[in-house]
Amino acid sequence: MTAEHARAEGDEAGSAASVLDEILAGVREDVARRQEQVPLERIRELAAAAPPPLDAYAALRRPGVAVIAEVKRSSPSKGRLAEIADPADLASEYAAGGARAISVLTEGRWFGGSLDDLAAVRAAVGIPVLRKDFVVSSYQVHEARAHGADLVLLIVAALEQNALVGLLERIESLGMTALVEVHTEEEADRALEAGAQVIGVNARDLRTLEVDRSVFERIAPGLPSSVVKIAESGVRGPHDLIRYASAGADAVLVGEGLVTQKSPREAVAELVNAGNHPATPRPVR
Ligand SMILES: O=P(O)(O)OC[C@@H](O)[C@@H](O)c1c[nH]c2ccccc12
Repeated sequence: MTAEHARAEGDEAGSAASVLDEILAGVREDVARRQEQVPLERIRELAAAAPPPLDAYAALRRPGVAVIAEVKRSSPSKGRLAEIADPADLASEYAAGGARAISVLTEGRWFGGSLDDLAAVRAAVGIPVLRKDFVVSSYQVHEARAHGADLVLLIVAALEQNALVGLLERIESLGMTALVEVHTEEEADRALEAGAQVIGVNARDLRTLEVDRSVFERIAPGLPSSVVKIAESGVRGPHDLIRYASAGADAVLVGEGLVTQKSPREAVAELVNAGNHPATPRPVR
């Protein structure tokens, strides 16, 4: 059963815990279990010993609309999306198609990902790699670095402001870039207040899983030009990329629209070509 079905059959609107709350509860359990196996001091050492991170901010600021291609097996809204036997191979195909960065879901229960996927992708490509997870503790930030991440997702809706600020500083102190995800104007204000340089506007509401592509158009114009603006979710093909670019997107983050394609490499290349086309609007800086 998918989360959407569970919710449809569940309590009346408002009384049930949101999907995000359910995911976060599982994530906290999983982090506690991993930390028993590999203590914080050890994961810190592994993070310090990893090859230095790549400059994701610079990569995403280069001309043309950047495509961040995601390794995504499952989602809470749709269940299984794709059998991805070899995440490293998929990431190599994405890179060959012109992806500017790779996003790797590392959450296991709902998205079918793992830190092994992250490490495998890191070893396979020479472009920035994002740890896409529900990061709520600095342990997870060190884990990300230890497995080769250059970027770490922070979801504003999942974090109190002081936790957001602390995790963002931790990410930057390890030389990585934080991708701070928002879904409302209030969350965007909190992201800016925390000092986010890279902001992702998720068209999907993580509490209800509904997708509304107009959210980016509402929020992006209020972000300063120094901030890298990423449109997340709902990109089915070049027309959605062009729509997001017209609203000021520096980059799009695409999962389902790529993993379900026969040739993920060609699907990325089509998006990249649309993003480089002279008629596609450029962000004004
Ligand atoms: O599969 P899509 O609609 O292209 O979406 C990709 C990405 O935006 C989505 O996976 C995502 C955005 N923010 C997240 C936070 C956690 C987990 C997943 C996500």
